[in-house]
Amino acid sequence: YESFSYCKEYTFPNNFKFGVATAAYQVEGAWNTGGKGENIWDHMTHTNPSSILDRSNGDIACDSYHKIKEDVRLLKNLGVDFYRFSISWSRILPSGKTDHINPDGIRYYNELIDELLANDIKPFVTMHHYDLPQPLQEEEGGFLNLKLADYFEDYADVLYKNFGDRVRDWTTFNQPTLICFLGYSGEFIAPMITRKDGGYLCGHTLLIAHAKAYHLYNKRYRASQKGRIGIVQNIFWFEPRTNNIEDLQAAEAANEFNFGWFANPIFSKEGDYPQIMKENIEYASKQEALPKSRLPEFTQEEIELIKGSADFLGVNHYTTFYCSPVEDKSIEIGLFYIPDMNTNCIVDKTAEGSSSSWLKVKPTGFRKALNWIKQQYDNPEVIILENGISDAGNLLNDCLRVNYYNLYLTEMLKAIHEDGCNVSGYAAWSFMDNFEWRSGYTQKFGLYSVDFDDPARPRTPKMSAFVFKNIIRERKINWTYTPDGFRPCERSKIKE
Ligand SMILES: O=S(=O)(O)CCCN1CCN(CCO[C@@H]2O[C@H](CO)[C@@H](O)[C@H](O)[C@H]2O)CC1
Repeated sequence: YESFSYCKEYTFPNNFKFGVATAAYQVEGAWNTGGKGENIWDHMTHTNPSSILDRSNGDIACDSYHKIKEDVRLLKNLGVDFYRFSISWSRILPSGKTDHINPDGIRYYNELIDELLANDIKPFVTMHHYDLPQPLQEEEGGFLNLKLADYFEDYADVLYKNFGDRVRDWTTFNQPTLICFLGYSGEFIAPMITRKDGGYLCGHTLLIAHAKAYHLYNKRYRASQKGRIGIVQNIFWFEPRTNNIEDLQAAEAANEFNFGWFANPIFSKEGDYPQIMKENIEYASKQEALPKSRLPEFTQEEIELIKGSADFLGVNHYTTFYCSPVEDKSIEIGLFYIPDMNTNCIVDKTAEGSSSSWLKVKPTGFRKALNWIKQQYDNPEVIILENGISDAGNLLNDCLRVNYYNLYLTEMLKAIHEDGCNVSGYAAWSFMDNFEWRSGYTQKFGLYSVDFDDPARPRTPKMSAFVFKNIIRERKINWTYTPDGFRPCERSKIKE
């Protein structure tokens, strides 16, 4: 796939849907308004402000909680078919449990959903996007505790009951690999627990929680609401650093541990965790003379419950990493260094990059990742629910982002038209600049710029907003398009 054949003009399939994406904690603000409960990001940013690069938090963020009409107007202007947002569990269930359903939470999301539908935009809802209610973490141990699967099922029931008559597109969890690997096995995101088995215990709970929410929908809601349930996995594409067999094996292990961890139990024919995960973790656990593997085991009944428990596969993609075996001490430890998967993956430092050290512009990785998914899981329906790039901010003439979208969408169109990948939709990350987790407001991913120094949080369209709007309207990539008032972009330095 190395060639960049721009000669062929690909258009988007007729029924292909476009959207933009955000997440509750990153845009809503109103962190304690209207009876909302505290979540783990409220707690972490308030009790440990130095955990955030600029010591900021999501107390106000983009203040989207107070800007429903304004934001839906901007979405309408972009011409999107759907808006992917997440619901704050703590705004609906302040304690995390159904002892108290917060009426203002129901009101807020009803208003947002109704305003979207009044403007012919489909709500595409993520139930959990990193923002677990703090009491569930503090009193129950968070996702380390299998009981969270029952609390999640109860939460999903409240969502289906209150919004399912108008919301037809649901995803349960956003990026379970990162929730678990970065939150429970590494100090990257809240709750910043570091246990060698933390990620695996978390993953076990999430898969059972997801399956419970899926089967609840089948039992009680699907017949009347006729919607669909998915899950969102982030695929960093992992390449071998060189073509020697050890690197090839390291890259394959990384793809299985990063993506297969949650995709295999749900989308593969055999179900259950990927074989390589079970073997590697069993071996590593034996090396440490542990009584049993750090990776929990599903019963046959659980394997059957989880297998096939999704109607589509939500995929987030940003960039590509290059992998070698852990033993190869010639390279520094990368962001993805998972001893159990015996691989160490780094970015290509020579590639065009962004303000996020982990994000390099490697478009062909997107096409390869989509082909790997097609081949691994028998070409499931894929909806891209995040893709985008950050810059240091306040860049209205954002050529890095314009080039990134043109390059990545071109590779996605090749995967669709040349490779037969079953991709039915695409959402850009992100609708607007927002709270970028531990990087605070130092990394901006938005098509719209947000002025966080202005209490009104004004939104200003960047050039990429006009380019994305034009792609939706023309249904093809137009490298020559330059919106009024902006300087033309030089084609990206990426070889063509
Ligand atoms: O910062 S550190 O280097 O110490 C640790 C890495 C933090 N990761 C980086 C990768 N990012 C990608 C997928 O995460 C997605 O991508 C977007 C951009 O990150 C987020 O805004 C979305 O919420 C998330 O769904 C998740 C957070």
